[in-house]
Amino acid sequence: MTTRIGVVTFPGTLDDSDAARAVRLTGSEPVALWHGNDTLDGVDAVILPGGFSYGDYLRCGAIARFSPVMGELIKAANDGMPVLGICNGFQVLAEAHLLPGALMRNASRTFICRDQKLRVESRDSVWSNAFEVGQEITIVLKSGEGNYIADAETLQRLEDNDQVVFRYIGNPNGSANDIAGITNQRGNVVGLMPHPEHNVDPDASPTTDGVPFFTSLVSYLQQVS
Ligand SMILES: NC(=O)CC[C@H](N)C(=O)O
Repeated sequence: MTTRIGVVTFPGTLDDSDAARAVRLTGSEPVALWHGNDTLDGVDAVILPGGFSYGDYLRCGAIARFSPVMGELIKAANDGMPVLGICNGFQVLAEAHLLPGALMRNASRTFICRDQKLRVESRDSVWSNAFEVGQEITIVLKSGEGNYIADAETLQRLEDNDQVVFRYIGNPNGSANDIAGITNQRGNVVGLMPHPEHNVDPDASPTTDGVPFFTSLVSYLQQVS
């Protein structure tokens, strides 16, 4: 059966259509989820896409985190549903405490938009099992608040538990330990600042290094079904 992946739209979300397109191009079915609805429509997994939810007021993701859809999403994620937060989606997951730490203004205080090299650090998550550890990939980074921070104890726990999934090669924004993406302890919730959904189509992007994110999910769901 085709994997159904929900893509949430908040007011100010920008990358929901690219996320839905990436889901379709990689063989799954995208399901549009509206932030104001308190249902996940029976989907197998959810993507929180990038953008500027609620105009980035207060802090990026701080208002979106209280949207009705988030109540259901938090419950489902705690029950093991796969969730991928991309950029603003990562910020929402951090604000919702589904992932530890926070995203601050880039050290340069400027918005960064570029192709970014990353190293895959862990295959031990629902969204990264199709990569090899140590593999170098290039996907788009475009954010003003991508500077990952956590207290020393949390950083140590992330390192000890293999929860750092992607690290920047050439730290662009001041992130602690060069962290670009992390997972929760169970491995079902992943957040990262760069954008895999923009790197799936060889006609539209210089790499297709975003594809394994989506195929990782499909093979995980096949294994557990
Ligand atoms: N591309 C995005 O999702 C941007 C996220 C957020 N608005 C920031 O600038 O950091």
